[in-house]
Amino acid sequence: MSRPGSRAQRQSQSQRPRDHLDLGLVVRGHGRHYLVETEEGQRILCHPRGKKSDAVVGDRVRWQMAGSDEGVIESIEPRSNLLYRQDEWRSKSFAANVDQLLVLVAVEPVFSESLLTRALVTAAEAGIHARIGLNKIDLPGVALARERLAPYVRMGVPVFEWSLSADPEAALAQLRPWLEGHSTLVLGPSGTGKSTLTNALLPDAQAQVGEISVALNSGRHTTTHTQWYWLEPERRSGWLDSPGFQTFGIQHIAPAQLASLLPDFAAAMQAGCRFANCSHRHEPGCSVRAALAEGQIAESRYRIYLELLDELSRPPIY
Ligand SMILES: Nc1nc2c(ncn2[C@@H]2O[C@H](COP(=O)(O)OP(=O)(O)OP(=O)(O)O)[C@@H](O)[C@H]2O)c(=O)[nH]1
Ligand SMILES: [Zn+2]
Repeated sequence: MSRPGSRAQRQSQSQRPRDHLDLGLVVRGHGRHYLVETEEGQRILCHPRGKKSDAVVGDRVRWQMAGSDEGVIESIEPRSNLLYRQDEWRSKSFAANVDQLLVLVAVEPVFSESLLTRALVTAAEAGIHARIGLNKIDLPGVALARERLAPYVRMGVPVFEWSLSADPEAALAQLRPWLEGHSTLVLGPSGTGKSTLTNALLPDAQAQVGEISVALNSGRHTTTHTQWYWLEPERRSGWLDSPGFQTFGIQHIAPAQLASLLPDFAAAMQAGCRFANCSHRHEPGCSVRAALAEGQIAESRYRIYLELLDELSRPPIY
């Protein structure tokens, strides 16, 4: 039998039609290096065929061996969604085919409602189910944190609450049934307890990261990269950790679409604004501003809406 990368096998594989190439899952990317997991669970270092490397973690790709121990990605399967991250300058895709999003916040450090809203808007636009996890409920600021989350609870975003340091088992008991069988992206600002949570769910997480960094030769810069973990050996539930996460990129959302992605705004808009293209900024007969005046839309939410609307209305900086 020939080895996977032998000339004979390479030739026969290159003649195979695209549908017969192996299907793999991108579990980590680093520049033009990708770690692709085969259907049998083996992980192979792959490179994209062309100059462009568009694959991201979560992508299903068609690939074949192209050497004794490396592979080449021939194409990316159609995605159910694609998520972007954003720094000061640009938006860049970083994960695909995510089923659900866990936004982890904590009593301390005090979380940014603006970042929370951006995450929820992104999820709504991508058709991803989102939940909030409030950690560190053992700390005295918990009442204030709950108050800040109240508008989100009212608009139907489910909120988990736990203390990972005081009772990690209670946290896992809440979380595990929701994670079962899905791919979940966890997002949280630094210091909220994301590493603590990943380590509670996956006691060997650090070892997995180390192994993968060696395979990709990605050195110590591992913390800025999205990583796919399986929560169980049977590989049913995916856990996508994206450390060093600043903020979601929302530039692909049209300004006119924004309000409909905010559940409290969408509910208010049912009453009907006088103008069909109402921006909910200053127009008369605006049902959103009526809901704001009546306290059905929180002032913080309206302020964030205006900020995001301004951002989406500005031409992008290149
Ligand atoms: N009081 C309290 N502290 C916690 C809890 N969970 C985690 N911490 C502490 O919060 C700090 C931050 O936790 P990490 O898990 O490192 O947070 P992170 O979100 O991964 O932060 P980065 O590594 O900076 O991205 C650590 O000192 C934890 O011990 C909790 O439930 N209650
Ligand atoms: Zn309006």
